[in-house]
Amino acid sequence: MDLICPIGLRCASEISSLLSPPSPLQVQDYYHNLLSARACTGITVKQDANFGKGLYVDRDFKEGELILKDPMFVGIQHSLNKIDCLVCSFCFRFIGSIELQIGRRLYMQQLRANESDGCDVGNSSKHSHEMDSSDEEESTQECISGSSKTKVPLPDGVVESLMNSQLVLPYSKKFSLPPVVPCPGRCGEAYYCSMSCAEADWESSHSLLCTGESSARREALLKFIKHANETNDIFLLAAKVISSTLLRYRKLKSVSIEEQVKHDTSSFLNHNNLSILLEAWRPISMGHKRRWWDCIALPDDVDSSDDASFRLQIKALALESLQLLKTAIFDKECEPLFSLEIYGHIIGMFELNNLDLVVASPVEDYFLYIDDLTYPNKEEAEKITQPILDALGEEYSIHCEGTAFFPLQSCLNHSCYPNAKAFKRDEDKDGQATIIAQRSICKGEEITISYVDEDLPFEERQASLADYGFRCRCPKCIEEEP
Ligand SMILES: C[S@@+](CC[C@H](N)C(=O)[O-])C[C@H]1O[C@@H](n2cnc3c(N)ncnc32)[C@H](O)[C@@H]1O
Repeated sequence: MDLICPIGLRCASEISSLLSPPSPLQVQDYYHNLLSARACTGITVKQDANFGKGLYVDRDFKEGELILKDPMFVGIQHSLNKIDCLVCSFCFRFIGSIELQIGRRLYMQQLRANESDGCDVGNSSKHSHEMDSSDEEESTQECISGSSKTKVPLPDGVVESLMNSQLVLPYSKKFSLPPVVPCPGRCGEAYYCSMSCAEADWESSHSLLCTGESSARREALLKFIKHANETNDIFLLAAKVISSTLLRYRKLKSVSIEEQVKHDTSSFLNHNNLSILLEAWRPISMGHKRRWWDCIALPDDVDSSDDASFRLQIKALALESLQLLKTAIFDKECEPLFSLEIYGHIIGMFELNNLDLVVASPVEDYFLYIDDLTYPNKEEAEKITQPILDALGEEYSIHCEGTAFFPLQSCLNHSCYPNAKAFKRDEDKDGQATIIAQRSICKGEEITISYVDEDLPFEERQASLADYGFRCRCPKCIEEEP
């Protein structure tokens, strides 16, 4: 089977320009501007012949100190996780109220149980960073524990009262959350914590991906989304990358035309479509990437003799998804973005980078607070909260989980003796990546994190890192190499 993508043949030279690595000067300028725009001090991005880009400190950091907070460039909440957590579709902060979070989760679980009449852990994602085999086991067990054997249903009407704010839980006001702002396109899929997040998402990608009634693309988009939810929700993230690039392209192009008209000169005629597209693509050009079907790790249950056919299947799946996306949002001026080569590289970028999105649930904090109360307040509160805990079961609180592209975190190289870690503190309530010094770091040192469990023996660490497509050459590995 040969998978031909006609756009790939037609736009070969544009695609090669998009995929050629940015020059050192472009890299330096891009990160200098990014760090200045974020008023992020104390760190720089440098390139090295062995490891590519890396983040360095230009002042000393103490153990436990915050090194940086990195807002994502694009991100998605996993499809299955949407059942458990209602979060802002732009910044991924929990929204509504503690009552709404709990009521909605119980309601969705009940719906799911009724619909599937049994266990269906779904296959929304086979992406290696999203759900490894142990997670899948947990999910299955959660589903088993989701049966009426371990969860005690609430009396009729309680779930509705939680969802429509008629039932107010004791002390829940101490855990107030931002209000729920629906998508302006009324798709019923995206919700926000504020109008500014709604507008920012609309401008960055949602205006092209919204499935609201008034969207001309609705049917085609729904088909694309259904396919992604049934196969791999990483395609939704790739669609966001393409949409955001398209929208940036249109904005840059209109600025360029305005300039031409204003100055009435030909000096801007050099701004042809390709140079504008390259500019719009710049943030993505910075990410380390390879084709998805070349870099995805062979799953444990696939024999190495089936390697080639596995990779062909992955490529065919990507083509299927791309064709659905193309039907929905194709733009002739940005045709190269709709080639399989570009689509494969975007997904490969997520495969190769360490890009989990996690936001802790306020529901956990709420129940811990109740548990810490003293007599008689605790006993009073628990008369109401205990039945709710019994209905939620052991996994009473689930974090928001997804995948994202963090422009600075994705520059962090791995070390098996890292000096920093991605770690959310109590105050980190949104989807930004947070990097903390794990020990003191001296001015000039490279910041490194561990992509895997650094306490594993040498060979196991190398095997885990093979999933990220490289053999580790950190000082600890060089020393331990047999
Ligand atoms: C998330 S990226 C880190 C940023 C990357 N250096 C860049 O230029 O964009 C991960 C890639 O960096 C390289 N890398 C990171 N840590 C490494 C290490 N300890 N040994 C060898 N290569 C490493 C590998 O090519 C890996 O696939």
